[in-house]
Amino acid sequence: MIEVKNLKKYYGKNRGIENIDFQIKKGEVYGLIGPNGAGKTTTLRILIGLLKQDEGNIFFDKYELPSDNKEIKQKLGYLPGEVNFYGEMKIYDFLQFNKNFYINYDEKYEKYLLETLNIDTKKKFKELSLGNKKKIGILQSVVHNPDFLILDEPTNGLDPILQQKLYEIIELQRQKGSTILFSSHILSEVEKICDRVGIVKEGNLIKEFEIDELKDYSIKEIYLSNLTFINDLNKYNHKRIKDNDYLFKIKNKNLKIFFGILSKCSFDDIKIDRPKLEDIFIEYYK
Ligand SMILES: Nc1ncnc2c1ncn2[C@@H]1O[C@H](COP(=O)(O)OP(=O)(O)OP(=O)(O)O)[C@@H](O)[C@H]1O
Repeated sequence: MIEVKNLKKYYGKNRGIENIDFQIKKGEVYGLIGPNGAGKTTTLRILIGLLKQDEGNIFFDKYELPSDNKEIKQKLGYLPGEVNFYGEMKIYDFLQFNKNFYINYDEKYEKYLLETLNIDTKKKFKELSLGNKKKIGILQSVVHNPDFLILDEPTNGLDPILQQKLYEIIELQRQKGSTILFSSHILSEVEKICDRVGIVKEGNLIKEFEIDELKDYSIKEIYLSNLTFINDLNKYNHKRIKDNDYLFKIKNKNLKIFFGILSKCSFDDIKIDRPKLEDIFIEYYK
């Protein structure tokens, strides 16, 4: 369990975060989403002990930050937005070095990750491409089977195959019982791997959603071409695209009545789009 209560952090006079509050259960994947500058990275950096909060409490199970930093570090995995280790070190040497930090270092899992991620251990870190650096970061963040896994924009710079592998590793960690927190802009990935999301805006956590609830909450976009528009349709959110072509945005709960009205109209064609998460989030970002 990760519990964050009324977290506040200022950089001098600049607002980092104002009030961030959430709880993540064991085995749950929680996504922090928000526009640039909202305060996601600040929140994650406080949680990994890199920054100290001005106010608020953080608990990792029975341990509290910052006082139990040492105990928490053993149980924590972190993948930063930009992975940077010692440039001159060969990956093989880096893995030996990293092993020394963790009581629960899992050599079998290391082997699995090296194979799955196709990592060349003979290269120096500075010789790797961005995506290959990230692979080392992914391995390093999970190889000690952390109880808590924190990922900052994890798929940034990854090709689709590697993204898929990362999703599989996150799923594996979830099955092992890790509590997982990550930040993201990519709503399709949030939808795919999160159980819950928190929306951060201007330093505040303004809304939480269960992913399933979010889907119910969504609207359908309905395009109708050559529609004979009748008055009853006026009360629904609509836009005239051109001539007699219309786009309606209908909440799921109103669909039945809407189609009832539509049955009295004539039209040439209908297209119904899946709800777009972007539209929902943009409402909150505004
Ligand atoms: N070292 C710093 N000194 C001063 N202000 C900072 C510093 N780091 C972050 N900030 C400010 O804190 C606020 C939150 O930034 P943060 O990087 O946490 O946002 P974010 O949601 O992670 O955005 P992004 O997705 O762009 O990384 C921003 O207004 C930013 O300008």
